[in-house]
Amino acid sequence: MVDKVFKKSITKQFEFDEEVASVFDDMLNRSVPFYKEMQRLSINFACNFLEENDKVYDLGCSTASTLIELSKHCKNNLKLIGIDNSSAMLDNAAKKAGAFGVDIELINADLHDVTYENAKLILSNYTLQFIRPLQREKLVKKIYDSLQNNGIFIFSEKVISSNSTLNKQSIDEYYEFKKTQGYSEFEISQKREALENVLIPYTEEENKKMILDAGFSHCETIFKWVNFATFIAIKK
Ligand SMILES: C[S@@+](CC[C@H](N)C(=O)[O-])C[C@H]1O[C@@H](n2cnc3c(N)ncnc32)[C@H](O)[C@@H]1O
Ligand SMILES: O=C(O)C(=O)C[C@]1(C(=O)O)C=C[C@@H](O)C=C1
Repeated sequence: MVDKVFKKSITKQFEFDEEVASVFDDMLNRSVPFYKEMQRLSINFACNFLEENDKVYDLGCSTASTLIELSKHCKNNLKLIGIDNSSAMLDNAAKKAGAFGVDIELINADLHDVTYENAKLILSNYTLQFIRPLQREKLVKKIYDSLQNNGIFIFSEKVISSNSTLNKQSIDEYYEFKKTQGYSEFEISQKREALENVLIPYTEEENKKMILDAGFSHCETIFKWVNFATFIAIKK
């Protein structure tokens, strides 16, 4: 279904509710530049590390598209676990996983309340940005502690620039991208307002510092388009 959520005047902050969940795949494809390419790269990098029966968690799995694609592309059998606290997203995830015949354990919970056990790979695309900064550092530490040695964490985030001129240019460039995807200026400004204080982006450097502070031995950007970046972190 086509995303028309912000065609009308907003009455509340952005939420992953039923209305958003019903159009989410279209929203993500049209709102995150190179979303499919970022997903393809995350999966290819992940598959190089994964072995038979490895445990994979997707934090903020939404409609489970990444886990479904991962299971299609990796040659190994994997134990796939998707976590999200939006029931509407998980209902869609369950339907999609069933339609594609992919076995995914879907957990409806807050990311802070789940114990991640013996994970080889933890994925989290465009989710940490929705976690309050103090909680975010704690969650990343928990992610580090839950990974096996040689485990990896792949995550994507909207990022800001510490240079105000470049930051403004990046935002302008991003809004031009949204226009090419068919969003009107009204929809763009409504969503911007709804996301205020809900989506809190860090700079690329702040993200890497948070990862290294948690204990990871290495963190690298594997993909970046203006203000959207994908990182891979390795636990030694
Ligand atoms: C932008 S979406 C993630 C997109 C998804 N990773 C993908 O690539 O298709 C963020 C997701 O994180 C979930 N989320 C946000 N905060 C959460 C929390 N504290 N606990 C669990 N899920 C959360 C939302 O419900 C939403 O589905
Ligand atoms: O920042 C924006 O305006 C966006 O639309 C980006 C973004 C994201 O990065 O997650 C925000 C909310 C939706 O989950 C889809 C895309």
